[in-house]
Amino acid sequence: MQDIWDPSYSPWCSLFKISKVVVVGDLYVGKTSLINRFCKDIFDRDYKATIGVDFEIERFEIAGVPYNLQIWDTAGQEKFKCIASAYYRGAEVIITVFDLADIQTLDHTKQWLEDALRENEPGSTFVFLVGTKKDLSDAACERIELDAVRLANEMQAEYWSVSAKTGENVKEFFSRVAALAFEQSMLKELEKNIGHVTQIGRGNLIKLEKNSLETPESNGQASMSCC
Ligand SMILES: Nc1nc2c(ncn2[C@@H]2O[C@H](COP(=O)(O)OP(=O)(O)OP(=O)(O)O)[C@@H](O)[C@H]2O)c(=O)[nH]1
Repeated sequence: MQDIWDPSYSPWCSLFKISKVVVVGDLYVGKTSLINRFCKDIFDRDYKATIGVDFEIERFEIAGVPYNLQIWDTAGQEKFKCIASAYYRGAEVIITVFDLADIQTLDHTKQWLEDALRENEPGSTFVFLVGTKKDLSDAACERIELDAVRLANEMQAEYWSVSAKTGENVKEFFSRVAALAFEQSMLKELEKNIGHVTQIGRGNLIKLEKNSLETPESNGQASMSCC
């Protein structure tokens, strides 16, 4: 039995049925809130710092095959960084988060990404740059967004802006994350079995519909269909 809290644990051993997602960024940018909005459909206006790391597992079903995203929430506080960084390894997706109302947090994303990439094989991860607190958006935020789009290009990351408070773009964002991660897992599995596979898409193979936000009874289940 694998110990999920063992930092050396890599979900690759479960074939493509689970993908590891690591969320990094400065303290207070809204990492926990983003995850909580997606996984539990809740928003808490009070700040509770993450101590070290935490994770959520979000279940999906793709053509009858169970598929999970294991989403790691890491602490932004400097004093917890060495604990959190032990969990960067084996990530298929790295989500670098900044606060749209705080340019400094955008400036720091390069360093967060560098630290997370160092623990992973080159070219093995999808990278996202995510601006949070879109609901607080004003003219200054729009200027920051221009810088963010430029930076995302440099990082070879996909850029998204979201609000955990209103839920804007949150479901769409994680649907994109799941689609890319699942597609990547399938490719890896095919490569392993038949030796060589060329690129067959960039997240456009899978259309994902998540229904857990509407029905608490669904226990985080969502469905995907291949197209
Ligand atoms: N208005 C608004 N506030 C938000 C949003 N997302 C998060 N917040 C608030 O920002 C504060 C920090 O959010 P957290 O999610 O705890 O931040 P974090 O990045 O996880 O912080 P650490 O755990 O210390 O790394 C909290 O008071 C949240 O309520 C948002 O989309 N809009």
